Amino acid sequence: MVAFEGAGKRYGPAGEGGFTAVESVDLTVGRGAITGIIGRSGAGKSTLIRMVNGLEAVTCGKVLVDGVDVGGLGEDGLRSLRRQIGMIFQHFNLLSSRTAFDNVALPLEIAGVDKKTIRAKVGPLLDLVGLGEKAGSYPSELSGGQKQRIGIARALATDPKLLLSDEATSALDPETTQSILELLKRINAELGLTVLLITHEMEVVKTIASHVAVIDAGRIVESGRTFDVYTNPQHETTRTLLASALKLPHWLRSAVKPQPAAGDRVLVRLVFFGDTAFRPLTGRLVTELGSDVNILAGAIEEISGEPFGSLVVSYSAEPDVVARANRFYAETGLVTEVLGYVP
Ligand SMILES: Nc1ncnc2c1ncn2[C@@H]1O[C@H](COP(=O)(O)OP(=O)(O)OP(=O)(O)O)[C@@H](O)[C@H]1O
Repeated sequence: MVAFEGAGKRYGPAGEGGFTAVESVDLTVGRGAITGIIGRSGAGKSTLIRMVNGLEAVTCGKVLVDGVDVGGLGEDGLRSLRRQIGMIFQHFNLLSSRTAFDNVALPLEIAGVDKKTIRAKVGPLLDLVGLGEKAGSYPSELSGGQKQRIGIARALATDPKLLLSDEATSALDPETTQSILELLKRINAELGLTVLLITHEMEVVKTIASHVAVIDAGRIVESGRTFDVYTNPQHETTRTLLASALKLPHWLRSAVKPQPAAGDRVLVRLVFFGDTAFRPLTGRLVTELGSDVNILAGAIEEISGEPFGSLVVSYSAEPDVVARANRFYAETGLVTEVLGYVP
């Protein structure tokens, strides 16, 4: 549906004085899927997503939407492309002087749709997002979650085939975030709408995205099925994002250090899924190490209906113990991740 082909964006002049925000991105966004792009602040997420609907012009490579090169479109072409691509924003971007109904109607008015058709279209959209009762309310009379629902209804007004979500839940509390993510999931399933979202929160990706790409300093450093990336992260940036999403007890989180001091223990996340979920590996780890293993945290989670378990353990950081552990992981195929060191 969307293909980035060596796509990049440089702000300002070429050479000195300019800044490369996105560099040579190759990425495919599958039709009908929910794909997440995750990265830290300033990684280039907003720039990347805005390249899809031409809000930012690429300065190298191409972005193709359904095979059409966005960079090659003129004014008219861009206008028609934007009717096929809805977008929602962190701060909702509703017009405060317009009611919920009139905000949703706006893209249709701009497209020159007649009043009768607009009336027939907006009511069901407000119902779809659960706000049929709020048609006459102004944004100032709505909660954050309700404003985002209006934003979603407005984004759907022109029957787009692609929805871009720019940190749509970042300004919302966790419960409201969940309800908005549920709504996006439902819209994706019911309308077959392709969703491309950017976020700095792994929890968002884990909750709704079947595929994920991790962006760091303008480059995609890792991408794939969310389950694979989450259970077996390959890049340091992904690991850091995951570690901050891991529900470690507070005392443990504050004790973790990146480098060991004398006598420290290594803190490791063991991931169990597929074959390894059914074998008694934790008991064997203790035997193999010949050293005590502390179990400090654990959880069973699910991504796209696939369950996996995480167990956070610590053991001596002595080189021979660590070597025995690594040998055991290699032999058994157990996926592990070193989270740091604890006293
Ligand atoms: N118009 C601009 N001119 C110059 N530099 C820009 C411009 N817009 C963004 N940048 C720079 O490009 C980099 C990427 O910005 P971008 O907004 O895409 O990142 P982001 O991952 O979305 O970050 P955040 O989550 O903080 O919004 C940043 O270093 C930013 O300062």
